[in-house]
Amino acid sequence: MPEPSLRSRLRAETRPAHERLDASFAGLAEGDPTDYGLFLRMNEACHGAIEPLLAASPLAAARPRSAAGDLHAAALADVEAMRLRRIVPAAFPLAKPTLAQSLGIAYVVEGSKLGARQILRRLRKAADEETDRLPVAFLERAAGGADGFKAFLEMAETLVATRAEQDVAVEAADATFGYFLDVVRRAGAGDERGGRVN
Ligand SMILES: C=CC1=C(C)/C(=C/C2=NC(=C\c3[nH]c(/C=C4\NC(=O)C(C)=C4C=C)c(C)c3CCC(=O)O)/C(CCC(=O)O)=C2C)NC1=O
Repeated sequence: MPEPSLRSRLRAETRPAHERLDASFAGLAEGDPTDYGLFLRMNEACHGAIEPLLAASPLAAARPRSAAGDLHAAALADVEAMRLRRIVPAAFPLAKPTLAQSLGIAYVVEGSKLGARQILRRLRKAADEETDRLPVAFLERAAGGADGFKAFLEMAETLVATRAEQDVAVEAADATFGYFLDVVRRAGAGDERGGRVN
């Protein structure tokens, strides 16, 4: 039996966490402003925590162009445009990720760009008065990087040579999904208005 690829393991073994996260945003593609605001706040908080950590990781040296890009700035611009309250996240669980851990974290960030591309397409299709008012700096920036997913995965396969390193990468990816979920939970009960400041 050939060894399963890193990609197939990442996808299969993070599926439960990915589905839980997805289920937190049932109305997102229809442009529900509460779900959309939560999505932006989650991304602002998570990318704010993850980008500096990946930039300082061994992955930044292996791949000069940052794997994460500057999604944080775009998410922050949208959160401010909607006058939403920022979520104060916990510390990211992997403070100094190894190369294999960095690849697992970056898998979630890079894959989320595919999600962003899909959400942006559906918002544009919905194109009504409500969705037309939503700020889309984050979605546009993220969707613009979606084509890099395949190249990222190919690079990741070459950098993760052993089954044990695969285990480490998969665990880090799952922890990253867990972090996004934790941030969503922190956004909080009793926050039905999507965290609007006023
Ligand atoms: C939150 C709602 C939420 C939505 C609305 C959502 C939608 C989609 N995510 C997709 C793919 C992936 N998404 C992620 C991670 C996150 N996606 C995100 O949007 C956030 C926020 C993520 C991580 C935090 C990853 C690692 C993959 C690659 C999986 C693989 O290895 O194939 C696709 C497929 C798109 C296509 O194939 O063109 C769709 C439609 N996913 C969500 O969690």
